[in-house]
Amino acid sequence: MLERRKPITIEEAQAKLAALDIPQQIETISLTAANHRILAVDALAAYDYPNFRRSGYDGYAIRDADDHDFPKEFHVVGEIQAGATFDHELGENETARIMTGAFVPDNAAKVIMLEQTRSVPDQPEQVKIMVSANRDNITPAGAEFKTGDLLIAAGTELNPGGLGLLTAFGATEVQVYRQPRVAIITTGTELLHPGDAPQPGKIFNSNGPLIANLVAENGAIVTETVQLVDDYQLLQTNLERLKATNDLVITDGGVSVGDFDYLATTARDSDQLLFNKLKMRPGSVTTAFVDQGTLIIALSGNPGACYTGFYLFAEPILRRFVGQTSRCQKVNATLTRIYPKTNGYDKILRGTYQLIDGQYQVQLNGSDVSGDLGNLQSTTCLFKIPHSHDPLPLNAEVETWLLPYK
Ligand SMILES: Nc1nc2c(c(=O)[nH]1)N[C@H]1C(S)=C(S)[C@@H](COP(=O)(O)OP(=O)(O)OC[C@H]3O[C@@H](n4cnc5c(N)ncnc54)[C@H](O)[C@@H]3O)O[C@H]1N2
Ligand code: MOO
Repeated sequence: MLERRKPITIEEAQAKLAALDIPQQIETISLTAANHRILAVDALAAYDYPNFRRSGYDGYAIRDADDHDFPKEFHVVGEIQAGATFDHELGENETARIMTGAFVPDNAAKVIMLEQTRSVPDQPEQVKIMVSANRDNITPAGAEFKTGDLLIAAGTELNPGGLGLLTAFGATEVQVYRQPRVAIITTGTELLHPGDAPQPGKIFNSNGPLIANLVAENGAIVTETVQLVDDYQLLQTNLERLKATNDLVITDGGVSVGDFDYLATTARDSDQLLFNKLKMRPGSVTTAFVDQGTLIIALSGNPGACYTGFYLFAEPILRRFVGQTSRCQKVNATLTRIYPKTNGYDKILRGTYQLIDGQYQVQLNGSDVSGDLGNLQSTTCLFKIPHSHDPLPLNAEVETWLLPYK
């Protein structure tokens, strides 16, 4: 018998997912593996930076007491390479040759740039300083950071610049949020494997890589991508196995009312069905349930619906595992082209947008057909045409989600 499903709105479905308890876990990893990971605790300066007075130029270090009556000859009492220290005091008219980045003698007040000096013929231990300098050319200890200063706030996505900064303080490890482990199950007897010969009635499993790449680029680990023929037992066996070792399982296809839509049955029999019908197109059959403590998001098999469902429901959850909110920026945009169709359900369209004079403008990007995938590469936003008997007027404001990475 045909099962009646209770449709809920997109917002209600998102709220049900948002109400789930998603545990954030912290792990310590090597700094070398931390690019794009989310910092879990504030990173603080372990000491003043720089932690010694540092020369900004190649030149000669002199005392304040000798900083007058140029040109004048100085006696060169040493050479300080970057990385070396210098532990004796400069005396009257004594100088030390110093390199950029090197430790400045404690009683030196200035570094005179090499260009302002001349060698003294036949006297290699003498140098003639022609003029003084306006600035001292010395970076004081603690100039950039004092011990305890905030380097990078918790919740920041680390990038090469940030990792350089942490390395400058001698860090080798960093505390980050653990990435969620996500398994993907695509279902359908019609699905071919890469390299198979095309056959009538069969299609290549494009949603497998689509979901895997979306999951990975949103900071999660794809542990496994499984492709199954429509077989109830096979689905159960794989789901059991993957639920046990993953934080989230994303399935694709088989959630509608067809004879082989086994995921629909599995969802109905689960510990907690969150939703299995949305007042939304495409992807009205998008489903979510919790079973044995693991969340399963069942996306529609239609590629357009699969893509939309991922961003509306899966992406925000993936971000929560690492203490973040969705990367999709929600804005109101002006509809620049009439969308003539009407629908009893809210319609989420794949679009493109421009920002003109501070106002977002949006339009349908090619197709609105849920089984079409030709526009996925060039889609930069999703936007909502609310359910209505009448088309929206031109320039109506529509709720829009700007997609990341575009
Ligand atoms: N009698 C009804 N039939 C359908 C209804 C309905 O309410 N009553 N809903 C329709 C809507 S709307 C949608 S959306 C689809 C959803 O179906 P499923 O999510 O169960 O997906 P499938 O039936 O398995 O496949 C739909 C479509 O997508 C293709 N597909 C499946 N997997 C992949 C993949 N990995 N890569 C690429 N393409 C895939 C599949 O071949 C089908 O063409 O149900 C409608 N039917
Ligand atoms: O809900 Mo479906 O994706 O419109 O064809």
